[in-house]
Amino acid sequence: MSLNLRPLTENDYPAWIRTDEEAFGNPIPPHRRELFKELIDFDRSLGAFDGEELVGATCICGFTMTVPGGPVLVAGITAVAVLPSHRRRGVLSGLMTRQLGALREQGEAIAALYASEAAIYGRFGYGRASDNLAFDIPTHGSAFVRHAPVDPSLRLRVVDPVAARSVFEKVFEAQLDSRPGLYARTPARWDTFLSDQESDQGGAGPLRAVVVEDDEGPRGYAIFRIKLAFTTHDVPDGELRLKELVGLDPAAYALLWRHVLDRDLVSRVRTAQRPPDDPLIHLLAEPRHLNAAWMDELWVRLVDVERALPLRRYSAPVDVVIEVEDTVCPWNARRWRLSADTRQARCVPADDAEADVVLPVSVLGAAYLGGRPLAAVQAAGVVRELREGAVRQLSAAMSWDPAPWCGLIF
Ligand SMILES: CC(=O)SCCNC(=O)CCNC(=O)[C@H](O)C(C)(C)COP(=O)(O)OP(=O)(O)OC[C@H]1O[C@@H](n2cnc3c(N)ncnc32)[C@H](O)[C@@H]1OP(=O)(O)O
Repeated sequence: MSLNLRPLTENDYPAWIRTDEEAFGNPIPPHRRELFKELIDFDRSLGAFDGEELVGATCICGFTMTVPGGPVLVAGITAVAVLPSHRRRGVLSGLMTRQLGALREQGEAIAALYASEAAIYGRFGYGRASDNLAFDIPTHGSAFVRHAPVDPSLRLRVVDPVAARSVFEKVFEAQLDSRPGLYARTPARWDTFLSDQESDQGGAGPLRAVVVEDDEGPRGYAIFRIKLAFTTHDVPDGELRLKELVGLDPAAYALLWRHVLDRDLVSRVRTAQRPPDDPLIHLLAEPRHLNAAWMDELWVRLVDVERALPLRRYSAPVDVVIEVEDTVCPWNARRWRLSADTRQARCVPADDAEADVVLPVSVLGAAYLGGRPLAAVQAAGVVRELREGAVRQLSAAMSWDPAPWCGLIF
């Protein structure tokens, strides 16, 4: 099969929709089609054509993402799809390789994505950089610990989720730099986030929201749906599906959770996207009732190791020579000396030096946001240590508190 790879244009949009819908086996509702156009950088999206037919595509949405130390530009890779008639013939491999080369030429140092399946992207140098927790909490098991914070100056207000958008934006922006993995939301991103007002989401109703505030202004919000239900004996058995909950301080955070856990007629609270170090773990007197499930979230790719490593800050001083293995982006495959204190970092070629650590580029991507200690990766045999103590030193320097977490699929 001979493939022609080229950027997508507006004219390719109907063909792109067909490819995406066929690959995912899922229709894109008309309003979502329009919104999606606003989210992606069309000129950086890539299509694979078999003759005239679009058979594969990968799109990019650029944004700033918080990494340890502050915000950096990241290429968000999204809507990767190959037509079922053309799967497992190397279309994705061609697209990924071309895309990474183009990103480097565009000066991008870092790419990130959410994977539909965890097995897909490691071969292209992406590493699992953050995790999600899903909770399924029976409200009867949701009592808080006795010292849970309470602030009498806080008030709770029921709001319309569309009308309260500017409040959400203000609160969200105030916490944006608090955690690696969070990314700045454009107006189009907020449009999309608040767009699913349909009441047919698995029988749940439309979006609802509450805000907590004091005399100074808003301090948090929760956005959710409620699926009302009763048992055969008419006992209330509703389910609250939490979409997002942000609290700017412990008391606001605790009040929001107390609210969603105490809604009348609700017997369960479910949510699929919470951080792996969610403070709720420490608020519940019986955290077993979280019924937590764990899965991969962001996958990070260092497109350009030399530029990416100094863009973040480090938790401890480090001076190591890292031999990076990278068959997809050969410009990364060499020895690099990373030297950093807690304020600044340098990364320079060091081909004449002895390597202290040898690792695949995916491991650096996984550790980049600070949530992947290297000892376990070393124990799995994926990282090799050639100077005693070098892995521990690199791991301590790259670790970051709080844990990375993104929270919103892009
Ligand atoms: C960021 C995102 O958008 S995530 C969304 C990804 N898209 C989807 O899940 C939609 C449905 N699936 C698809 O469109 C396609 O099957 C894709 C994009 C996952 C794979 O595209 P293909 O063109 O079939 O991949 P390609 O043929 O290049 O495969 C490259 C390698 O990856 C492997 N691979 C591809 N898909 C998968 C998978 N889902 N699970 C495990 N391995 C996979 C192939 O076996 C192949 O391995 P090899 O090099 O050892 O032979």
